[in-house]
Amino acid sequence: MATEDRVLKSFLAADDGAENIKPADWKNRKAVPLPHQVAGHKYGIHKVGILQHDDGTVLKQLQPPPRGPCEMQFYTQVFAQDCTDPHLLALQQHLPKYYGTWSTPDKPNELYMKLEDVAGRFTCPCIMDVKIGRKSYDPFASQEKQKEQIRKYPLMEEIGFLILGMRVYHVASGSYISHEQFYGRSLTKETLKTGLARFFHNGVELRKDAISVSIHKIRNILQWFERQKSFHFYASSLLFVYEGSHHIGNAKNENEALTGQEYRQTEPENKSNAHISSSTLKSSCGQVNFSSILETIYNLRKVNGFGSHSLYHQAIGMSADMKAKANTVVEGKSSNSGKGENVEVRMIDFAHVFPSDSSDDNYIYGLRSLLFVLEQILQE
Ligand SMILES: Nc1ncnc2c1ncn2[C@@H]1O[C@H](COP(=O)(O)OP(=O)(O)OP(=O)(O)O)[C@@H](O)[C@H]1O
Ligand SMILES: O=P(O)(O)O[C@@H]1[C@H](O)[C@H](O)[C@@H](OP(=O)(O)O)[C@H](OP(=O)(O)O)[C@H]1O
Repeated sequence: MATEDRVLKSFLAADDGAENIKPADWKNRKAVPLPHQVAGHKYGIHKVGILQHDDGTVLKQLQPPPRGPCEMQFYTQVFAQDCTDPHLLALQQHLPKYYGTWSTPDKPNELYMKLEDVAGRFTCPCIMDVKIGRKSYDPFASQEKQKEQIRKYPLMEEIGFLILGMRVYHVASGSYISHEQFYGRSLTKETLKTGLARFFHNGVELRKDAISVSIHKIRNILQWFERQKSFHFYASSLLFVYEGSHHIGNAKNENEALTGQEYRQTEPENKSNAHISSSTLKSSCGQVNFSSILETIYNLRKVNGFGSHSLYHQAIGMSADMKAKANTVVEGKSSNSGKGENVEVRMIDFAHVFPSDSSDDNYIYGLRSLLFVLEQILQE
């Protein structure tokens, strides 16, 4: 049985004991495990996971408290209809749209957040999830959790970001190459640039157009962070998507591309992660007030400052130096080709967002460092 089928079957079995549902019946279901998920908790492996509703939206199940309620509170606040806070209004464009909560009639307490599918409008979406920041644990994490997160990627402190997963459409073979979390963790300062560049290489050429637009979008996010002091984001990600079917010359045809077999490259470690193949499943508040929980957390915590670091300074300096050059490329591309529409960079995963009264240096460091590496890739 293909992995996709196994994951679906295990999801359905956990859901209603329907072990004997035939694959043909699955498409009649309202929601199935998100076919193009590249990282995070997955159905069939973890207790919670991400689904795709048959209207094309993404359903993210609330994680156990405090994570799930924290994330829902954040989305609710940013997308509140009566929101007048200019920072929050400006933030909306950088997040998937939030459509409130969702649940099934038989399990009304099992809440999902209904979100825009950032990859939904793409034909052959190339997707990458990058965790941002030097610390991938929040100030309330236990010693054990801190150690575990540091153990997974000790370089995070210096590099400031971590590739959690990606899939890239290769035009010549008409298939997706995927990398799971061990790929990002295997990257060192020496191999980081090549490792990140892989996301933008379609097997035939480096998609500099997609890199340019991504840089432009990250700069806009950075600008937002430089202006706000209300939140600190830990273990949050940027989700990158670009259209892989651009220059699809060598692929046999688009339909084949959509259903193309997916390959996985050898990973340094091989854990039992689900590998979900590409799918043709494409599309087209309830309110719980957790502010008081967050306020309590806020009052209890005292966020430590983040020390300076060589890469940080290097990144700031280089980023400024390269800004003029890269700007030219971005503006040149987007002004006449409209390729910005074929690229998305959105912030996701807000299970560890905290109110604050200082700038989020942890996240800003990560963004600058990521920009620095992307600018280097573009210059070469
Ligand atoms: N709005 C979205 N549109 C498209 N894909 C999404 C969206 N939200 C999440 N995903 C997919 O699901 C993956 C995991 O998302 P997310 O980080 O929110 O989950 P998580 O389980 O909280 O992750 P983690 O285990 O790292 O905390 C992403 O890498 C992406 O592939
Ligand atoms: O990449 P992996 O190996 O799957 O590691 C997980 C990843 O770092 C998640 O971001 C983290 O959830 P949070 O970001 O919410 O902390 C999770 O913590 P958990 O084990 O405590 O769920 C880790 O296990």
